[in-house]
Amino acid sequence: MPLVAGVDSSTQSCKVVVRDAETGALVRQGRAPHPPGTEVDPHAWWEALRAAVAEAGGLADVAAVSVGGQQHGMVCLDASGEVVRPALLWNDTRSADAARELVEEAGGGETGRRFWAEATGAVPVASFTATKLRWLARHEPDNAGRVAAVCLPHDWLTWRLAGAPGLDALRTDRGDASGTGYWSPRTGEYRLDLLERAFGRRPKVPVVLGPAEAAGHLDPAVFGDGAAAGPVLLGPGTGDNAAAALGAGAGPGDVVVSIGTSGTVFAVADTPAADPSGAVAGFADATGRFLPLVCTLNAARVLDAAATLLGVDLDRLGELALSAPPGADGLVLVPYLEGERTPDRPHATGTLHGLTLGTSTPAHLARATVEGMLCGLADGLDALIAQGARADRIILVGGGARSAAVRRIAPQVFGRPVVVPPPGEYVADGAARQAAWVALGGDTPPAWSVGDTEEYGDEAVPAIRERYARAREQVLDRAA
Ligand SMILES: Nc1ncnc2c1ncn2[C@@H]1O[C@H](COP(=O)(O)OP(=O)(O)O)[C@@H](O)[C@H]1O
Ligand SMILES: O=C(CO)[C@@H](O)[C@H](O)COP(=O)(O)O
Repeated sequence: MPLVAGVDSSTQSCKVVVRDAETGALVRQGRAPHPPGTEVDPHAWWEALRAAVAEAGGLADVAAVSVGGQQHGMVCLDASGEVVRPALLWNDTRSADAARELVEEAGGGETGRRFWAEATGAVPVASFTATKLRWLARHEPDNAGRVAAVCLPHDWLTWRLAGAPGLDALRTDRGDASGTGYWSPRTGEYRLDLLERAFGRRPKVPVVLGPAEAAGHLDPAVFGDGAAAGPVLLGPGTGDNAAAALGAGAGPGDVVVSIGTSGTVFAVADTPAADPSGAVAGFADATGRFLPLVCTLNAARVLDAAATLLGVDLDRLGELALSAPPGADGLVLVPYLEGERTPDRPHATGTLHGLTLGTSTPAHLARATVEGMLCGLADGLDALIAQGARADRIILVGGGARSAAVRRIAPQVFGRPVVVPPPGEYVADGAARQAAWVALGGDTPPAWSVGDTEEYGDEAVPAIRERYARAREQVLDRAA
């Protein structure tokens, strides 16, 4: 019974699962928190990974390990392999002007957006690595001058697991490469000309591996026990959304809605997407196919913020939300607490509309919070369907899917039923499934069962989205 491990190094925490490679049965798991903020020293992820691996009982008995990680984060290394500055994460909006510049320089407006969508599958927004590199070149020229290689969070962690064996050993996969802004999912090639356009020159970038291609071996010295039963293969890893698709077993006709720090709506597709509106990012997936995806910056943490505001825990927030009527008697929260990426409003703030004496209750605010967060994702679902996604089945995952209120209210907002797999760590599971694929070989990942899903099918309440659509046009930007 070979074992494999999967890592989810996401925004808020690192999770590790150890599973049976053939059946997928869960054997052990661990987790450790990440620091807050949108700029993080990658060494903190490394320490969290080590702590989560230790809690999961170590890796000495596994055949392979893969890392799924938050997408887009800019990890810059100098010639000796040291980190140049803290990583700028996917939800750091300081490069919004850089994103705008890159579109302008490509002809601006529809022309500029179409250029990027066709060249890289996606129109640049502040999340993408290319825009962060432009920001670095403009604002920190000394740091920019020291950059010898640029990679993503999961690439860096995989490289560290290999013992950090020199910059030429950096590896990535199609899924994560597709979120950089300088790799084309359509051709499967880097666009180093676009990297140079963004940054002014061409630092080293990781080699892009195929879906089940090994990135090397775990350095036995990394965990200090040197006691591995045999060489531990390193999988290519991938971005956390591509890993979640693999973990949740998403197939043709499925749309996954993930409610974590980010809210994402994505589908596995056979052809690459190129949406010049910028709503849908035409990423690649972890199986050799494609992953058209919409991402919002405001998801589970909007629930956290409302719970803090009301002085309750998340369970109580959910109870309060379910105790108010659908539509919250007209109270609408536009949840742009971190600015927003889709729609592209990096400087926007959240807004509460429809306050009356009657709606000024904790229950109404809780309901408006859940509905507002879900409305942003419902707009994403529309955009994905407009790009050709089938949406026969909507699968709800991520930390926010643990909320009964989110599960019950989602069909009312989405206008369709949702299926919810058992609570779990689907990014780490997807990474583990990829590791099993690398260890066992074959043309497709091993067939693991997700377990029994629950279906939620409350009737649609169109008025929720109609009122939200008016409210979301009336928000203030952050005070200067
Ligand atoms: N019972 C719950 N009800 C509502 N939200 C929950 C619950 N448990 C966890 N969460 C949410 O899950 C979020 C973390 O989700 P997760 O998918 O692990 O995030 P990430 O992968 O971005 O680090 C937290 O912000 C928290 O709000
Ligand atoms: O930027 C994106 C997708 O394009 C985000 O989905 C990040 O990949 C972070 O994910 P979580 O930590 O929220 O899972």
